Amino acid sequence: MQPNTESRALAAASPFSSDERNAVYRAIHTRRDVRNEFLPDPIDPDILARLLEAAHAAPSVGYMQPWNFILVEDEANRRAVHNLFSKANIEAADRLVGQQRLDYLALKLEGILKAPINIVVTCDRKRGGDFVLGRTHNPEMDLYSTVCAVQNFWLAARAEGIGVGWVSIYDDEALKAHFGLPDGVEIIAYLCVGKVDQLYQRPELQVKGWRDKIPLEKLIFRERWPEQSHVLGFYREIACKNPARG
Ligand SMILES: Cc1cc2c(cc1C)N(C[C@H](O)[C@H](O)[C@H](O)COP(=O)(O)O)c1[nH]c(=O)[nH]c(=O)c1N2
Repeated sequence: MQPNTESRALAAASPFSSDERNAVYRAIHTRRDVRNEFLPDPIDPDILARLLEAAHAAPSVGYMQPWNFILVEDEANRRAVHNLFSKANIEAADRLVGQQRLDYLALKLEGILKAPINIVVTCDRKRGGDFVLGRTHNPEMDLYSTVCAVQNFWLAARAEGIGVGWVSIYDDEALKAHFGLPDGVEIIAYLCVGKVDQLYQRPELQVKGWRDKIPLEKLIFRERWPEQSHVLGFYREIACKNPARG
């Protein structure tokens, strides 16, 4: 907190070179959720360490760093999680009827057994103690911080040729009990992680006709939420110039 230390701690914030920028945008736009494309090969421990360091570099409310990462490789352990997924997946399907139910059931929505490693990303809601800067009025900010860690992991994984699939189809209490989580620790993400040599060029759910991409210009408002929904041409030109947009 000393002013001198603070100025010495600063470094130049020059823009990246165009190659570096392109690499960042390439990771962002070609990152995919992976379900079925995992190769069985183990992940190089150095790569896994880099991915976890990337996750641990995420922003967090009041610098709380509320995350933990449970590495799950044991097949029996993954099979138990897969059973929880299967139960929840049928429950989800049973909320749909007719063709929509069949379309849902035709989707592959996890790679729990195919991926060589699964990672449970948790949020320890008590980590910061009684006062966490930035969280007083919005206590859920620790959960959002942990999501930032997941996204860092996912993008870094894309750059390393590692696929990541986020699975959220499970009974939360059952999964918490399975991993023995103490009170106050929540599961934020269950990730399937492994090498890939192919990825969908566009989101698989889009390719398979489950849901379309929403044009960016429909999502940008000016100054306030509009009373009537309307489309601004604000970013259309920029969006068209970016060939990475799917
Ligand atoms: C919080 C959360 C939870 C889930 C997901 C994502 C996120 C952010 N996604 C992946 C999701 O379907 C995917 O991100 C979108 O379809 C967009 O595709 P790409 O990620 O661009 O490939 C996901 N996918 C899946 O097959 N099973 C799942 O249970 C989930 N759960």
